[in-house]
Amino acid sequence: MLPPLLPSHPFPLLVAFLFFTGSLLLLLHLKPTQGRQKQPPGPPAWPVIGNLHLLGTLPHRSLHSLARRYGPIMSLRLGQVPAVVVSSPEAAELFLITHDVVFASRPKSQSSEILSYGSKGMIFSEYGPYWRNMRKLCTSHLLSASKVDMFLPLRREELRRLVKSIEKSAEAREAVDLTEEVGRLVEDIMYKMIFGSNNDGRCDLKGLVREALNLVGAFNIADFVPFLAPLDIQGLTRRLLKNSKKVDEATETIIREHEEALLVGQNREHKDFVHILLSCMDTYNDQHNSVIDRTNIKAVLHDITAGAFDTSATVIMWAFPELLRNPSVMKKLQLELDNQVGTSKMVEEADLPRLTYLDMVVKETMRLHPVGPLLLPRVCREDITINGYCIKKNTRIIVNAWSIGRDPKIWSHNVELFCPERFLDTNIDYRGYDFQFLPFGSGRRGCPGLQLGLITVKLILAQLVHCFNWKLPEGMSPDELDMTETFGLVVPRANHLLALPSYRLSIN
Ligand code: HEM
Repeated sequence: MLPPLLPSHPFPLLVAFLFFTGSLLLLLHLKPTQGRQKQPPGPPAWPVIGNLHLLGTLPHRSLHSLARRYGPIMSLRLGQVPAVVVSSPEAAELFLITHDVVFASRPKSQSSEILSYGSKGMIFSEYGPYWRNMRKLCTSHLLSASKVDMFLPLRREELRRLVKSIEKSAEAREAVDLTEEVGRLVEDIMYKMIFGSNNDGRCDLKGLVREALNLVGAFNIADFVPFLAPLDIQGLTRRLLKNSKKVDEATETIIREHEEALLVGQNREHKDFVHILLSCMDTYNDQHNSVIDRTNIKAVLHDITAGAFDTSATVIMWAFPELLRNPSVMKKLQLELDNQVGTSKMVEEADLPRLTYLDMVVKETMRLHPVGPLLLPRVCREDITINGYCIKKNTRIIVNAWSIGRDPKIWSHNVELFCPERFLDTNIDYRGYDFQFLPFGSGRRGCPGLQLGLITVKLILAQLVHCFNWKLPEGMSPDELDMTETFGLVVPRANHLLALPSYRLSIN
């Protein structure tokens, strides 16, 4: 029996041998490749919705909890959109600086396409020569240190007006709605700086801008499940189109008025942003010979307004309740102001560089309550491998600055405590060079309004704390202060803060 079988035996044996070694070689060969192709870990995704159901109403908090389980570089699928969430300083450095150029674009969204004339502004435009041009225009003509200084008298005048009105409330022993007052003050300052006159009763551009900001901040299913976009289930597309038409008409009216004023030779002492941009129109050339036209101007105006309106007020309105909950910090800050400014004088912008404790209070506020806890989304421009994980082109990148600000490895175990002293004797800067602290983002897409935003926050906070003592309305203890957040383009406190002022300076 054996001999007849013999001739046939070597063949299957050879096949088996070849199959075995072949598979081994393939495995050995594939292993490193698979390593390179490895996706970052993340929760399993459902069909259609992916991981959207895991985001909850406060996504920065949900993503923080998920990152504890899956790690600082985590994969998600938001509807049909692949995403990577970054939640440690080391990982943030890799994405925002080491490979900055790969992640320097923003994802397209329906709201930015509609409201920014096809992403023609700066915030949501794709990385490339157009964005560079717009960014250069904004940083050198609108947001440079000299331009920020130019509007100092406007900030001083508007803030003095608010102090006067709070003095009246103090005399009448009335509580002040700080959220309302600070919000209106910042809005007025920014509006006048951008559009000039505040007389917008005829077109209510402020109201329209506010609605536009709400629409941009809303979760839009069309951005994540594109095949549902034509159904407009949430009615957002209709509202966006209606709002953008009205905003466009109102902006046109304001631009026309500026042009007419220029024609009849009315030269304003302090130019606003519309004036400055009009003077750049048709003349602004760079190495790409691009010219700024009317649509570019409108898109930039809308983007700057979006960046300027809510951000500074939100920081101030997180700092205030923290100061009320921590009376010793409030006392220390008032003591610094008394020593550095004096009780017979109001705070001036020139005082700000000497106010080092104020700086620590602002930093600690931004660590615990970053205005943009997830910064602004970036998008991956090409396939790349980071830390052994393959990240595909068009993946959305979300940096969880809120989570990084609560990392106990960096900030010790009292991360939830409001403790400005943790910034004492550190070189931690606002500009995003220190990846444990990213209130203005980092890298080439970092915030260009940093200087204006910081001056606005520090000046208003210092003035209100210097001019008044603050108490919570009758019967309310600081521990009862509601610190609930509400998620949107920025993350403010959900409820208004009311407090009783008493005047504390020795001047009227
Ligand atoms: C305290 C106030 C402010 C805070 C905390 C803040 C925060 C931020 C953050 C976190 C980003 C995203 C950065 C990134 O992706 O890395 C950003 C971008 C931006 N901010 Fe601000 N911002 C503030 C004030 C302002 C002001 C006053 C303006 C304009 C007048 C402004 C205009 C912008 C613009 C245009 C961008 C987009 C930049 C780009 O994509 O190239 N911001 N800001």
